[in-house]
Parts: sequence; structure tokens; C-alpha cells
Amino acid sequence: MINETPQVLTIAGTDSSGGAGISADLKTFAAQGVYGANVIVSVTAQNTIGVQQVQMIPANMVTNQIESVGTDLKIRAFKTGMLGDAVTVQTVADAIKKQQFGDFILDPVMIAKGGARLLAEEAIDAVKKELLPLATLVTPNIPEAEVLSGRTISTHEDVQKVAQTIQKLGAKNILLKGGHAEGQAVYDYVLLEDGTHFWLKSMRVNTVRTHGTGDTISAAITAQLALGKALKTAIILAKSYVDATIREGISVGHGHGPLNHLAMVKPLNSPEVLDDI
Ligand SMILES: Nc1ncnc2c1ncn2[C@@H]1O[C@H](COP(=O)(O)OP(=O)(O)OP(=O)(O)O)[C@@H](O)[C@H]1O
Ligand SMILES: Cc1ncc(CO)c(N)n1
Repeated sequence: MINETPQVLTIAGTDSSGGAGISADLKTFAAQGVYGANVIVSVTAQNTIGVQQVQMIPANMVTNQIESVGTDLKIRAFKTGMLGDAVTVQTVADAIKKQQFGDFILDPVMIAKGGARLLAEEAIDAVKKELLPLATLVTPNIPEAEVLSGRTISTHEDVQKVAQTIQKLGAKNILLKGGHAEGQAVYDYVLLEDGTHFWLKSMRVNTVRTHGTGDTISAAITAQLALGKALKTAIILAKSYVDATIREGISVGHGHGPLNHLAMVKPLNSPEVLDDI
């Protein structure tokens, strides 16, 4: 008998250039060895240079996609990415409360690398009130953490204080990603539900090919939780994965290029091809 394949879900937007959003999530899920389902809340005309257009999907279609997944698949963990507007945030919150999808990783996507808004200003309150309290882990980058907390970050001490403020808003566990800071090392900070914390330090890769790094790390954590890892282990494994996808980069597009999601997949062991034996 075949054991049931671990199944996960992403609820997010598409990126026509294939590097971020749903594309990054599904590639990450596959590379991490889990089965990925996808609920699409928005379609973006986007490339490595910027976001040219955003089209939101109607609320009832978002609800129906979530119900279709819920009535058939056994989702062990799920994540949200770009949610676009307040109606969609509310729709997703209402729909996921009716499901048993396991651990919820909330990636509070707000602004794309090129500067385009992926979450309306008026939707920020809805994310804080409706989604933060439901999440197992929230994964803001520095600007997103500043918006959620209403405080600014310039030092490592600020990072810790901001994470504590976000926890007081109702978030259980926080991964505050440090990619947007400066310096030769990147420091991600994790504050856990029990009040313990740790830093993940890695060397910064000098590259512009960082499109979808946030999507990728949150998808990898989702996958590792579905595979049964404890949260701390899942975060560490996911960080190692995103680091490899940046380090072993590929060359696509003219701007912030995508990651190499297959960085850790070993080349196949090819057979020798013989005319005769
Ligand atoms: N140049 C880099 N070199 C090494 N690691 C990086 C680099 N940039 C980002 N990271 C890592 O990638 C992960 C995502 O961090 P970041 O702060 O860039 O998220 P993000 O802004 O949400 O990403 P995006 O908006 O592209 O999806 C973190 O673990 C961070 O440490
Ligand atoms: C659709 C989409 N989701 C998330 C991001 C952030 O990486 C992006 N650029 N586009």
C-alpha cells in the first residue's frame, strides 16, 4: 500500500514570470518532497523588473477553491502569500476557519521587490485582526514588520522589540526575515510562542536574483511542518533551502531574477548507454 503523500496548500497570487507567488510555492513544495495544491486569489502581469497589472479573483471563486480543496485533499499545513485587498483577506479568513488544514504560515506580503503594492493599505488592519491570530507562524520582512508593529527597525534590538510587539497582536511565533537590512551577513530572528528566541545568521549573497525569497522560505517551512518537523527544525531547514536557491542562482530576466528552486535536487544517476554487452 502507498502511504499517503503529505499534502500542503498555498493561497496566493500568480506571477507570470514564474519566480514568485504561486510559482515559487509550488516549486518549493515539489523540491521539498510534498504535494502542493493552490488557491489563486489574484493574477499578476509581472516579470523580474516589476508588476505591470493586478487582477483580483472574485470572492466567491476564492471561497469555492478553498472548499474544493477541503472536500477532497488532506492538507497538513498551508500558507498564504499575496492577498491583495481587504475583501480577499476576510474571505480567506472565513473560509479557512471552516477547514482543518493544519499549521498556518502567514506570509504578510505587502510590497513587491520592484515597489508595487501587493496588499492595499486598507487591508492591513484585516490581516492583523483576522489572520494573525489564526497563524502558527507569521513571516514578515523588515518593512512588513514595521507596518504590522507601527515601529521602525534600525538595530538588532529593534528587531527583537518589533517581534515582541507583533506577538502581542496575537501572533504565536514570528520569523522576522532580515534580507532587507544591510551588511555582509543576513540575520533572521525567530521569536517562539514560549518566549524563547534565536537568530539565524548566514552570509549575504551578492546578487540581484532574489525574486521570491520570502515566498520560498515560507513555502519550505510549510512543507517541513507537513513532513512532521518541529517548528524550529522546519525554520532552520527552510532557511538552508532558500540559501541554496539564492547561492546556486540561475540567470533569467533582466531585473530581480528568480531563484534556483532545484538547487538541492541532485542530478539523476544516468545509466551508461551501451551498444552491446
Ligand atoms: N542576498 C541574500 N543573501 C542571502 N540570503 C538572503 C538574501 N536576501 C534574502 N535572503 C534570505 O532570504 C529569506 C527572505 O528574506 P527577505 O527579507 O528578502 O524576504 P522578502 O522581502 O519577504 O522576500 P520577497 O519579497 O523577495 O519574497 C531570508 O531568510 C533572508 O535571510
Ligand atoms: C504574486 C506575488 N506574490 C508574492 C510576491 C512577493 O515575492 C510577488 N512579487 N508576487
